[in-house]
Parts: sequence; C-alpha cells; structure tokens
Amino acid sequence: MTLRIGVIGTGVMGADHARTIRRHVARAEVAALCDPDADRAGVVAGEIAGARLFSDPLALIADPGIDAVVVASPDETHAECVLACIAAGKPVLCEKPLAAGAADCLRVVEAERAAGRRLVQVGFMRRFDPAYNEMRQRLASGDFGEALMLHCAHRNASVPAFFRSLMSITNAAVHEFDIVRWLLDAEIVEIEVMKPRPTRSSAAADPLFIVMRTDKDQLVDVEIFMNAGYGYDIRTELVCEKGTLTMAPPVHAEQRIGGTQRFPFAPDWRPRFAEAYRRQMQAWVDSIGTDRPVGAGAWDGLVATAIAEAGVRAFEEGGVIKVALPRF
Ligand SMILES: NC(=O)c1ccc[n+]([C@@H]2O[C@H](COP(=O)([O-])OP(=O)(O)OC[C@H]3O[C@@H](n4cnc5c(N)ncnc54)[C@H](O)[C@@H]3O)[C@@H](O)[C@H]2O)c1
Ligand SMILES: O[C@H]1[C@H](O)[C@@H](O)[C@H](O)[C@@H](O)[C@H]1O
Repeated sequence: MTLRIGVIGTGVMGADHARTIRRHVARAEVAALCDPDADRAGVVAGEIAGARLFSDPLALIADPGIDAVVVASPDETHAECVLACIAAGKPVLCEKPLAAGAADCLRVVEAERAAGRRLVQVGFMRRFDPAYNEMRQRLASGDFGEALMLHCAHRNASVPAFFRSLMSITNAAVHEFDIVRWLLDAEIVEIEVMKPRPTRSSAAADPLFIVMRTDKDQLVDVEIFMNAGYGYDIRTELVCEKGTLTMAPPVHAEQRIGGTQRFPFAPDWRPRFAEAYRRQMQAWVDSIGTDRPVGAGAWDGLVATAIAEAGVRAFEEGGVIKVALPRF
C-alpha cells in the first residue's frame, strides 16, 4: 500500500522533503502540499503530479486522503500541527525543533502518551547520517575505550533569512544537543555559552562557543558560527581513551588544480545531509504501522529544546546552567 503523505510548509525544507519522497522513497507519495504562500506551494506542486494544495495545515491534517504528515513550516507552528496530527491519529515527521519552547514540547509528549502509541518523529536527521552512524558503531565496538570529550563545529555560510539572534541556539545548536546524546548515549546535565569577539558580518552575537557536561562527566564543546562565509561545514571529533574518531567531510570530488588541492563545501545543509534526509524519510515510512519506531521521538525533541532553553539562559545570565527536565 502507498502511504499518502501531506507536506506542511513548502519552503526550503518542505520542498526538499517533497522532492526526496517523490524521487527516492518507496511505498510513499506526496498526496498534498500546504503553504499560505500559494506561489511557493505552486512551484513544488508543479513537480509532483496529483498533489493537492491546501493553505490551512489543519485542513490538510484532517483530510481523509492523507495518511501521514511531514511538518516543515516555521518552528513556532510545529506544536499546533503535531498536536492536531496526534488528535487525528496520524503519524507525523516534524522538522526540528519539535516546538519553539519546552512547554509546547511537553504538551506534545503528554498528548502522545495519552494517545497510547508512538505517532511523533522529530527530524533530527543526523541520526541517519552515515558518518555519524560509523562514529557511533566504532565507539560501541569498544576498540577506542570510553569517550572522554567531543569537539563540534557547526558553521553556516550565512544565516537563514528567518533567523533571530538566539535561534543559533534554539534552531541550529539543537542538532548538536540531540546528536551528542545519541552519539555518547549520555544526558547533557549542564551548559555554558561563551561569546568571543563577534564577527563584523552580523549584527547578532555570532559566533558562540558552547561547553556542556554529560551525566558520564564527559565534556562537549560546540562552536556555532552562523556567518562563517566560506560554506556549510559540520565538524565532529570524538576523543576517547585509546584513540580519536574524526568525522571526515563528505567530499564528492576532491580537486587538484593550479598547484592547489581543494575540498569544496556546499552552500547549505541540503547537499551535506541529502543521504541522511533520504534514509530518515524511508525509515519513517517503513516504521509506520509497525511496533518498531525509528529516529528521535517526542521525548528527544523535548530534551533537545530544554537544553536549548538552558543555553539561552546561560547566554543571557552567564555562568553554568543546569538542564532541567520534567519527571513522569
Ligand atoms: N533538519 C534540517 O536540517 C533543517 C534544515 C532547515 C530547516 N529546518 C527546519 O524546517 C523548518 C522550515 O525551515 P525552512 O528553512 O524550510 O523555512 P522556509 O522559510 O524556507 O519555509 C517555511 C515555509 O512555511 C510556510 N509557512 C508559514 N507558516 C505556515 C503554516 N502555518 N502552515 C504551513 N506553512 C507555513 C512559509 O510560507 C514557508 O514557505 C524549520 O522548522 C527549520 O528549523 C530543518
Ligand atoms: O535550520 C537550519 C538547519 O537545521 C540546518 O541543519 C542547520 O545546520 C542550520 O544551522 C540551521 O540554520
């Protein structure tokens, strides 16, 4: 049976997800697209035969011709859409962050628990990235001993148009908050956010330097640089007792020309994580109707946003802030 997916938001990521489903995902089709910007939705619809157009996300979610939903609208719209999916009993793959704040994430966690089954997956696609998976497998092999420290850098060529200053923590670094927990199989317990001299190419506080401690006493640092200029670059180095694991940038064609050797960088995240987006979408589709959920769930979405909120406090107040999580 073909899963009929409705995609909410047809901007950069919604369009990318719709194209990924159409080109690369088996047993699924894009049955509907929704965006208040009819021109944007129309461009994507032009590439996908038979996709119906909606302007109201709640109408798309309620439509009997839709089996499952991808939410790729702005962060502050996620919670309402995901809660409506849970109420309609429809599986939803929601882009990160699960919601703009931890209180809304908690509403989602509670609604899913009340529904009694897993319906929510959060689009922390790095969990499906081949490079991160290899690092995790090698760590699990035991050959490297225990992980002690993790160095991360998250650099964008330029800041996305919709960004406000601390979205570098709530929208960008939230990827590291999730992948660090997944990679180290540990919880982040405290966070500090330092501000070096800011770049002159941005009005916002950029870059930021984040230091976290896990419940296994490991230290993690994350450089977040939203206006790095040269390209999209995600770096990770895991320091263990017996060796290190460094994520190599996926280069498709290393260049040697004019007496130089070049490693080209993509302008944004789509080429870097294309395989992760594809694997994430196929795994989500395949998991629907089974009792084997994949990827990050609503609780993971809540934890990542709770760490982000502690990070925002650390930025504003200075010093080390403990991460507070609700208990059930
Ligand atoms: N996983 C990733 O790597 C990744 C990358 C980029 C963005 N994102 C996330 O994806 C989401 C979308 O980001 P983007 O870069 O595509 O933004 P975008 O601004 O390019 O697109 C957002 C689209 O949503 C539409 N929209 C606004 N309100 C809406 C509503 N209520 N219902 C339906 N559509 C609505 C807008 O008109 C726009 O077309 C964000 O939550 C962002 O954090 C994730
Ligand atoms: O919203 C985007 C997206 O989540 C990317 O994956 C991330 O690397 C960017 O920093 C962020 O701006």
